[in-house]
Amino acid sequence: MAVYAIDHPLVKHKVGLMRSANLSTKLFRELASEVAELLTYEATRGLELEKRTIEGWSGEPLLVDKIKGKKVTIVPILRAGIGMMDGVTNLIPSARISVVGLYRNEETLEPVPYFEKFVSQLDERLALIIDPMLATGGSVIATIDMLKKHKCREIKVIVLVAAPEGIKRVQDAHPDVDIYAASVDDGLNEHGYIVPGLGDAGDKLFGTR
Ligand SMILES: O=P(O)(O)OC[C@H]1O[C@H](OP(=O)(O)OP(=O)(O)O)[C@H](O)[C@@H]1O
Ligand SMILES: O=c1cc[nH]c(=O)[nH]1
Ligand SMILES: [Mg+2]
Repeated sequence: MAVYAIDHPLVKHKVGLMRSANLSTKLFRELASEVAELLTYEATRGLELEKRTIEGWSGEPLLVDKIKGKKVTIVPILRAGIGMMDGVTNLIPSARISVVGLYRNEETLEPVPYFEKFVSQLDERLALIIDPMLATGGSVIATIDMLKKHKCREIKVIVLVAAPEGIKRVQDAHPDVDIYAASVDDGLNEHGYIVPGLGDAGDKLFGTR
């Protein structure tokens, strides 16, 4: 497994903007989606291509590249994962959506599951889990556990900001899963929040602050 901290200037710039204390809900949402789109570009780099022949503009047959019939499911973790959906579906419009509902118990920091709805044929699909924050890693681990229980074998995780301790936990529990992050931050504070982080991403995206 690998951790890809995406150091593209556009990603770094946009994550920097997201860290501001006085950002509107509108801007936070727009940036979450834009960064998710850029991360998806990186996370799909390994998709296999095949050749097919089309009629080119001149009327001559032309050999072009085509993505090899890969089935994909995007897996937003409620709530905050929804804030990355538009960016990901902009690049993979035909992907099916599986939804996992988890919230973090504020005392124990353990994930509490409350919803799951998976698409069919998970054994044939690449699953892209999306959530802005990978803090202790508990929510991502629980989601990977659910996907594997449904026979999903190819899983990648796309997050905006990750804490090193959460990354380690996910790596230890699921060494076969790659993680794509716009930033790997310093660590967790005493409340389990990522520092410097983004604050409470769910609240910022949904305006429940
Ligand atoms: O890595 P972890 O320690 O599990 O923490 C990260 C989780 O916490 C946040 O969700 P939250 O529980 O606040 O739910 P919300 O998206 O509904 O706000 C965040 O969006 C992740 O899902
Ligand atoms: O820093 C964090 C940790 C968990 N959930 C968030 O929204 N932010
Ligand atoms: Mg939240």
